[in-house]
Parts: sequence; C-alpha cells; structure tokens
Amino acid sequence: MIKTISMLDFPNAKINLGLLVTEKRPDGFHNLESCFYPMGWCDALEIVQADELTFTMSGLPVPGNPDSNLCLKAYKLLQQGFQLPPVHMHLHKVIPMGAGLGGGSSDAAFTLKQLNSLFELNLTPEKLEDYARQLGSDCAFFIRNEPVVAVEKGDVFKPTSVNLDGYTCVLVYPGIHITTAEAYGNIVPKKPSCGIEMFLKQDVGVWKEVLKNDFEEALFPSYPELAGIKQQLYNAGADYASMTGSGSTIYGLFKKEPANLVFPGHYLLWKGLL
Ligand SMILES: C[C@](O)(CO)[C@H](O)COP(=O)(O)OP(=O)(O)OC[C@H]1O[C@@H](n2ccc(N)nc2=O)[C@H](O)[C@@H]1O
Ligand SMILES: Nc1ncnc2c1ncn2[C@@H]1O[C@H](COP(=O)(O)OP(=O)(O)OP(=O)(O)O)[C@@H](O)[C@H]1O
Repeated sequence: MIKTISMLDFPNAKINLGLLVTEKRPDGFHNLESCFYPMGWCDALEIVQADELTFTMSGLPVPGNPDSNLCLKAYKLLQQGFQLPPVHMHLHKVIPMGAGLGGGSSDAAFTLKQLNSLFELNLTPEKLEDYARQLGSDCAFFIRNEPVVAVEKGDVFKPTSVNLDGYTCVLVYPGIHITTAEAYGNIVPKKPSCGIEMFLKQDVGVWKEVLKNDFEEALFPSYPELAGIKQQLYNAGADYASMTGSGSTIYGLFKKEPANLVFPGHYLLWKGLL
C-alpha cells in the first residue's frame, strides 16, 4: 500500500490588545508594543506530498499573483535549507485581508510548521520563528500562537498575564482594505510613558480608558465608518472595543454574548468564545 503523506491544519487570526507605535527604525520599519492574542477565525491549509510543486486556492480571492503567496514563499524559504520533496498545497481563504487579522502571516507560519512535521525536519520553535521573521513581521507570533506582548518589529516576545477565557469576541470587518505600509505611513511614533503590560493587568472594563491602538487616531478621520462600528459595539455592551492591527477590523470583547447586533450585509462577522 502507498502511504500518502498529507496534513490539514487551520491557520488562525490574531487581534491586537493595544498597539503603540514607539519609533521609526533605521531599516524603515517601526518598533511597536502590543499584545497579540490568537482568535478562532481560520483559513484551512492542506499540504500533500506530490510529483511536482503546485498551489491552489479557494474561498476569498487573494489579491496579487499566486506565485507570491506567502505559503509558496514559506515552502521556498525552507527548501533553501532542506531537500524538501515537492508538495501540493491548497489554501482555503476565510480570514479577510488588509484587515489587521494577520491572516497571510498565519498561513506562512502554518506552512513552516506543517512542513516541519510532515517531513520531520526537527526544527525547534526558535528556529521556526527565525524562518518566520524572514517572511513578515507578524509571522513569528503564529509559530507558538499564544498570547504575548510583542515588541521591536512585532517579532520579539515577552510573556503576558492576559487571559480572556469566558469572553465572547465579536470581529467586524467592514470591507475596507487598508494596506499595512499605508497605515504605518500615517503614524507619528511616540515613546510611551509606561509599558503596555501595566494596562493589561487591569480589569478589561478599565481598558477603554487606557489601552489604545495608535492606528485608530491615524485612520479614523479618513474612515469614519470605523469609529461608528466601535461605538456600536460599546452600545451593545462591549467591555472593550478597538481596531486590530492596522485595520480595518474592529473587535468587541463581551462578558455577556451580545444580542441584536446588526451590520450591513457586505460586512464579514465572526463571533467566538476565547
Ligand atoms: C500592524 C501589525 O499587524 C501589528 O501586529 C503588524 O505590524 C504588521 O505586520 P506585517 O503585516 O507582517 O508587516 P510586514 O509584511 O512585515 O511589512 C509590511 C510593511 O509595513 C510596514 N511595517 C511593518 C511592521 C513594522 N513593525 N513596521 C513597519 O513599518 C513597513 O512599511 C512594511 O514594508
Ligand atoms: N496566504 C495569503 N493570505 C492572505 N494574503 C496574502 C497571502 N499571501 C500573500 N498575501 C498578500 O498579503 C496581503 C496582506 O494580507 P494579510 O491577510 O496578512 O493582511 P492583514 O490582515 O492586513 O495583515 P496584518 O495584520 O499583518 O497587517 C494581501 O493583500 C495579499 O496581497
């Protein structure tokens, strides 16, 4: 009997709990401080050993040439160090893009992790993070995929005490595609007076006053719809609401699941327990 080598996994999204852009770096990127928290809104990625390297997609259309998809980039990066057999990869895209949810970064990190398992490359999480950093600033987080405070480019991690067990999170994507580079271009970095972990230790109900995403101030004037969604989540009883990453998704954290949340039909919504 021929053994088929294959693996199906579900790259998930993240949200940012607070996001301070602290300074511009000499390499053109920005240092930041933010808590990254995994979310259950997922793509699906199947990798099967095959006669030649192929890549197909279904679900939401991904802008750009499929040859530049992060799944293929991740495969090609690992191939430089290992004699990887050819594979067929199929990505079913569910997580919206230009949404601040890190979906593409998660696909890249999961490709590395799945190839590591399938072909028994024995790469440690540290080594996988080194590969992931070469694919994008958000990618390394998805290797361990657990809540952390991220600093520098968003790819160096410190432990956090945050635990949102029992909360329901509502994610609202209004269909506004904001490119990350455009969003960073609108930011004036500022050094914070204290670290974000001090705010995260406080009750979620207090975060409204203290935990900010700097991209909101930069983007809300151009996209007033986003401030409207945030207000709607607070009106529905959210303990905390914010934009995630560089937008445009807005999330609300609810202790009690909200009823009667109505948004326009073209919005994409996800609701889940953390
Ligand atoms: C906004 C966040 O999602 C917060 O988690 C991330 O910082 C974005 O990370 P990402 O999408 O993985 O970004 P990358 O693909 O590495 O970079 C895209 C572009 O965003 C800008 N960029 C990104 C990350 C960073 N720390 N500083 C930056 O200035 C750069 O112009 C870069 O060319
Ligand atoms: N597998 C992929 N899934 C999504 N986008 C991809 C993928 N591969 C390459 N891309 C490109 O990356 C761009 C950004 O996608 P992504 O889902 O990471 O956005 P985002 O949620 O705004 O990310 P972030 O939170 O990191 O700012 C897309 O517009 C697309 O051109």
